[in-house]
Amino acid sequence: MSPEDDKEVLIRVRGLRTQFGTHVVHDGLDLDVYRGEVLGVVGGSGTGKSVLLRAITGLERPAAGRIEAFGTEVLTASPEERDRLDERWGVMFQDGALFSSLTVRENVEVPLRRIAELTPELRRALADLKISLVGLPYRAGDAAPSELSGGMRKRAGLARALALDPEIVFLDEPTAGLDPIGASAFDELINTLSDALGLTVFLVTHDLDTLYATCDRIAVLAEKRVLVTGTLPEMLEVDHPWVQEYFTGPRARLARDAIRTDTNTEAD
Ligand SMILES: Nc1ncnc2c1ncn2[C@@H]1O[C@H](COP(=O)(O)OP(=O)(O)OP(=O)(O)O)[C@@H](O)[C@H]1O
Repeated sequence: MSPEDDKEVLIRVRGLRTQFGTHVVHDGLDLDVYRGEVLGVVGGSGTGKSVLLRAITGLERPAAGRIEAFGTEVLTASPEERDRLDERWGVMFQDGALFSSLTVRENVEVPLRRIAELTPELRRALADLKISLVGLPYRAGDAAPSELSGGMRKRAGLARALALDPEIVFLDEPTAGLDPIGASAFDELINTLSDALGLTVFLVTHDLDTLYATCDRIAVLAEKRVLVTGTLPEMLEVDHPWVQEYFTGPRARLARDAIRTDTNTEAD
């Protein structure tokens, strides 16, 4: 029995094919996402990490294949099933994708409007709770997205993704464009949410520091499919040029050493 056998699969992708015109992005892609894990999805530029995220969450129509989320077939879901899926996952896009004409609190309230029983006061209180959960100051709720720093906007996007207490969040490049301090603070936030809430995280990233700091497992996209999945130590053993270069190149060594130094310092 492999260690994966006793894990609950939240998302199961089989034989996925996506294409734009004649440009095939994925072909025969298989992937499982397990409950409670932080899964890092990596791959060279243009290998289809964001398209995969959009396909799983029903925002991109694949040419073929099956995508199952919480036991529901995403591609053939009825509008009611689709609504239920939207309540069980949250998506944070690269730039936060906030509505610029709404305050941060109003942005976080958008998904909460799906729940008809919520009074405006309760909706506001729940939004404020999510705003503080992601480490934003209380006053940020009244701000327009444009008044926030990039890092704060990303946190606001995460607060909105968490509005309905999802079981899984999809994060597209959450640390892209952040300075190193902001990026490591965001890594810590991912760890806190995953530990405290048992949240499953599907994390598209190029950021090696984030991989080392947060991920339980990695999925590498190459050759139009998930080439390999495994833990970081397992990645170091994979005999593939891109995987070798990515995980054992100079930047990877720096990231690995930085984490080791952190761990040793904590242990002192
Ligand atoms: N709406 C679209 N129309 C046409 N082509 C698209 C569309 N969306 C994505 N693509 C193409 O699909 C391929 C995969 O794109 P995707 O954004 O998923 O890559 P990625 O792995 O996330 O890249 P990066 O790491 O650079 O963000 C790219 O070649 C991209 O140009």
